[in-house]
Amino acid sequence: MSARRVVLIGYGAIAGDIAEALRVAREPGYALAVLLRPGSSSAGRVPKDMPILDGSDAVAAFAPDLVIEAAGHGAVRESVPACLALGLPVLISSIGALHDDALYADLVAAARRGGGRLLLASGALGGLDYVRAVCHAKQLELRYESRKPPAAWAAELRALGHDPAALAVPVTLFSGTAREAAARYPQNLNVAAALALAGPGFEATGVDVVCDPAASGNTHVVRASSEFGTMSLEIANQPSPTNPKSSWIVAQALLAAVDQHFCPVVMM
Ligand SMILES: NC(=O)C1=CN([C@@H]2O[C@H](COP(=O)(O)OP(=O)(O)OC[C@H]3O[C@@H](n4cnc5c(N)ncnc54)[C@H](OP(=O)(O)O)[C@@H]3O)[C@@H](O)[C@H]2O)C=CC1
Ligand SMILES: O=C([O-])CC(=O)C(=O)O
Repeated sequence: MSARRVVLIGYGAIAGDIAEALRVAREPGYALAVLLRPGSSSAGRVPKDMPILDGSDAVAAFAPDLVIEAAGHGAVRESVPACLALGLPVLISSIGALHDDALYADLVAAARRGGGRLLLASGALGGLDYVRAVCHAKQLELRYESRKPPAAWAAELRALGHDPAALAVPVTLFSGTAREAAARYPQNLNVAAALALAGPGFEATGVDVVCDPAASGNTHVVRASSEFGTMSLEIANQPSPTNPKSSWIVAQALLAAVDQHFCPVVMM
């Protein structure tokens, strides 16, 4: 069997961890390339033996078996439609970009046209299987809370007049719908979008965003109730050592999705 060919979009905290793991994977192994935007400051971090691609023609020439986006909402808008139109499966982490209905429709249309497939990662969250199972419940109520330490919200806290290093009590940054949360916080609320898409949609998924100096990591709480029962889930993730906004586990979740993608046995 020949090596599996994977294109990573972006080369930051998450993509770097993925590349590190795939580069040492056992037979048949992985051949990796990285798609970056022109003039990207990340180019210097990409290992010398990994080609840097500059657009969809270069992606097509590399002929990947899978594309993985770990770059942000902009990359979903700029690069993912062309990959789908090329007929490629594209695993995205920046699911919050799909709060934009027009972009979502464009991605679906590109996938249908080209034969590609948009794969949504569970990322920092769990329990999406349960939420998918209850998504048609008549009495479904779904609420998500993100609670992260000040390091994850430094710029936002400063904009509100708080000193992140001196925050003594929790600050609720937002309460509202998953659509608004995903739009307002592109780097921190992708999991809210994943939950909304697994469940009752962007308007019917409630979200609270709290910055808490006592938070035990990047914590995520999901509560669902319906005629089928209740679910309560709490995850306390270690922040990524290189980006405190992102949980360290996200790359592992994407790697698990890569395994599923190439495995003849799939857990649904
Ligand atoms: N679903 C989930 O659970 C989670 C999803 N995420 C998503 O993953 C993204 C990446 O997270 P993380 O690795 O921590 O972020 P980093 O900031 O560490 O890295 C982002 C990388 O993406 C590149 N990039 C940014 N914009 C583009 C673009 N338009 N096209 C190509 N490359 C681009 C950056 O390069 P440059 O040097 O050019 O800026 C950089 O290499 C987040 O922005 C978020 O959307 C994050 C955490 C959890
Ligand atoms: O990594 C996390 O804890 C969640 C996150 O940033 C996101 O959903 O975008």
